[in-house]
Amino acid sequence: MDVKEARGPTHSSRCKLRVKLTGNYRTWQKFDNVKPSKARLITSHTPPLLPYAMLNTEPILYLATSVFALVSLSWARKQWQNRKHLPLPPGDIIYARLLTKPVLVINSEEIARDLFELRSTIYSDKPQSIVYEPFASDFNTALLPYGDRWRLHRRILHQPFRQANIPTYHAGLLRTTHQMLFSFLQDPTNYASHIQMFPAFVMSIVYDYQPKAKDDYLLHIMRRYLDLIVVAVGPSTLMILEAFPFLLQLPTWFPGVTYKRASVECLQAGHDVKEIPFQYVKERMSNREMPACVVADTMNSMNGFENEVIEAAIKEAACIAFAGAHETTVGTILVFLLAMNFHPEVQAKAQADIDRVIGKDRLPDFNDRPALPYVDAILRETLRWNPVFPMGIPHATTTSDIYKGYFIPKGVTVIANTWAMTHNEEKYPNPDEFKPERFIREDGSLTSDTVPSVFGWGRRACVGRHLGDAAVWIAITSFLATFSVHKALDEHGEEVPVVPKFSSGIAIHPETFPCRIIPRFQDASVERLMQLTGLDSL
Ligand code: HEM
Repeated sequence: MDVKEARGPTHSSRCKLRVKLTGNYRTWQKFDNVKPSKARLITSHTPPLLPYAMLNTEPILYLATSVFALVSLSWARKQWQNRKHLPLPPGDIIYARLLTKPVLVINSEEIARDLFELRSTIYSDKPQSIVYEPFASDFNTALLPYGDRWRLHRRILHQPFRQANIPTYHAGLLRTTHQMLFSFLQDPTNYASHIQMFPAFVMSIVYDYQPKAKDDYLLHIMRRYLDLIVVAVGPSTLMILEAFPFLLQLPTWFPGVTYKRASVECLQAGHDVKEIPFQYVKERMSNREMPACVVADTMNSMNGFENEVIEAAIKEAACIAFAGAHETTVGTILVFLLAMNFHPEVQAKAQADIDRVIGKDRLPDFNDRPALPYVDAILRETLRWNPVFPMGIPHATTTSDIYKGYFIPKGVTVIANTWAMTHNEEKYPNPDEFKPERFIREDGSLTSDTVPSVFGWGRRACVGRHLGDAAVWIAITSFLATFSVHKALDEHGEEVPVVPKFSSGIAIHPETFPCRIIPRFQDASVERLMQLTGLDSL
């Protein structure tokens, strides 16, 4: 990656422009550090010369003025067209080139807010890639270009996942969380695969479908799609295929073209993930079973039965909701476990709070949240310490822009460097340390910092953030109430040191690490957990 830190504006590079403005009464205006609004105003609002000429009876003066105005205008236009000569932004913005692709990396929350939120019409697009279609990623909401198809997806997802609607999912979230607790009790060493089951709660929200604890057919289809694309659409494959697109044209029998075979599998899995769970709901609807889920509600409210475009968007958005929830909730819970493994004092403090507020005779529920600020601080610190998307999901510009005098080209990939923002030393001193206290005020209440940057920016910010927040909160609070995680012990009873390793890719999570998950509820028996959760053993 050829990274150039761009220089700040120099006197000579500033655009100095003298342009005649509108009307009979004309003034000369000079402007430095051209602002796009002003520049556009001048090029597009300068009126035609004829009305001015008609007012002016002196032909020579008219001719001279016209020639001068034309020259000025053409120079102004040239400057506007040659804006690439303006300097690229320094410091908090880095301009880089990824092979042939220009990339702008934003390291500051303030600039991210200025661009993604205050100029959202320019910064809400997503970079497109020729590999999306062959790897069944062309229907992923998070990658769709800023346009009607994305708007339709967003409309479908916004309604069910808006903050006010989240309490309707509390019961399902509690059930899935309690099932996970049973799995931890019965088979603690396989903790990572139990956490992988947790996003099953989305299946019930989206398809009114309760996956079986083991070998569930629909869950297998969803997970297979994710597993395939995560491996196939890795950054290295993406870069190589984009640089040498002819590689995609090679036949599958050609030696070494594993990506072609991966593409065939991805396309099949992409078809299945859209169609099979959707048809499950549709069949139930045609049997007049009235499933209560996002797909059925949207089909009814948007008249999806009569419109192919809407039906396709519902299929796509539904399975992408599962995909969006899967990597993120699993990753965040794994980061939490890793943090608790390293910081027994944080775990003990949170457990003391939970015991004081909830006692030992019941499990946490969502009503307990306001009384447990320290647990919320742990959740925020988990999201901050190792964000699931350390570099967000890239955006792109729809038009060129000038920000604080710096030129930002059209079509450039714009990366919000979440890692830099959540590890900003000024905002989070000793950022590599896991310290939930940074979110707690002196009076014990939570600060106003909810670490929103981890959920992305502007119009493309995560549509499932309120659900994700509720899901991870109940998962970690229930875990802390019933279990503790400790370092694993070797045959001599010595603690096994953990060296954290993370998966690679756009979304990252800790790889499985050795640990002991020990029940801390009375009796530590399946029967007692049945009493506490109200569930049958699985
Ligand atoms: C801890 C949990 C989660 C985190 C940290 C997270 C993070 C993110 C981030 C960083 C983005 C990219 C935003 C951008 O482009 O600026 C995103 C987009 C998205 N997320 Fe999440 N997410 C979480 C949970 C969920 C859940 C539960 C769902 C499903 C209901 C979901 C569905 C989506 C979708 C559909 C998008 C694409 C939005 C768009 O491009 O318009 N996410 N998420």
